[in-house]
Amino acid sequence: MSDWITFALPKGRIMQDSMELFGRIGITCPEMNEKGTRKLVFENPQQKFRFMAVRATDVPTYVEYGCADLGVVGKDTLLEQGKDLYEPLDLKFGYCRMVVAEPKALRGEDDPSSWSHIRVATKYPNITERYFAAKGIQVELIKLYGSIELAPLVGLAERIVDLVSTGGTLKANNMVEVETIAEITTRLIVNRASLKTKHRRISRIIADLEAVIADEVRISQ
Ligand SMILES: Nc1ncnc2c1ncn2[C@@H]1O[C@H](COP(=O)(O)OP(=O)(O)OP(=O)(O)O)[C@@H](O)[C@H]1O
Ligand SMILES: O=P(O)(O)OC[C@H]1O[C@H](OP(=O)(O)OP(=O)(O)O)[C@H](O)[C@@H]1O
Repeated sequence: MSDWITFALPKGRIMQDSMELFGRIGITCPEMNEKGTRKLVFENPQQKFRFMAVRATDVPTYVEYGCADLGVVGKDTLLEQGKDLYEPLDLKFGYCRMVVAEPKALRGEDDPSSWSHIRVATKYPNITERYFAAKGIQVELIKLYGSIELAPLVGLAERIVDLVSTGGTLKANNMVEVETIAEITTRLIVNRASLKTKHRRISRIIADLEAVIADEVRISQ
């Protein structure tokens, strides 16, 4: 059986922080530093680590099917997809919030406690549906794949559910937060079979990451 460890990493904003964190526990991949490469799989043969660059929303799928032993992914994606994965660690980066937002102009006279039926545009239909169902609010969902803040500007939906970090996108589009649904950070996920078959290497990685993250939290306090 292969004793290589394969990681599924999201191509986007999480990639650099992930590799910096792995670098701190001695896991590196010089091949990934090649400028302008279109490669999707990178290897460190000395350390027997393989890294796959995939869409953020696809990370759980590669790990669930065992194509990757480990993955790095936002809690938003895990909450949305609800897959059966082991999630041993909060990596404590990629901080953002999932919020309900609406145009500033609507906010003035709007009272969220009086909502009974609303239309919401979002990349996260499952989270949105669960959130409003728990409040007894009927929601008409419009699934989008990006530029969510555009929806209220053009009358597609009055409200959105989306991620906010700096708040710059909401502000630039004259929108305000109404409610916070969840605090989001990046998580380490593990394929359940790999956890058994490659237990020694994987538990070492988890323990080393845990120690480095605990140190960082201590220093920042
Ligand atoms: N301001 C932010 N906006 C969106 N995601 C953020 C933000 N800050 C941190 N994140 C985290 O980064 C993760 C990856 O975001 P990224 O934009 O790279 O991928 P994506 O475009 O959402 O996914 P995909 O490429 O699959 O469509 C998110 O799932 C979230 O956990
Ligand atoms: O609070 P801020 O720091 O402005 O970040 C929030 C914005 O960033 C994300 O969009 P992203 O850049 O991923 O674009 P997309 O949703 O259009 O793909 C998110 O969907 C918000 O639009």
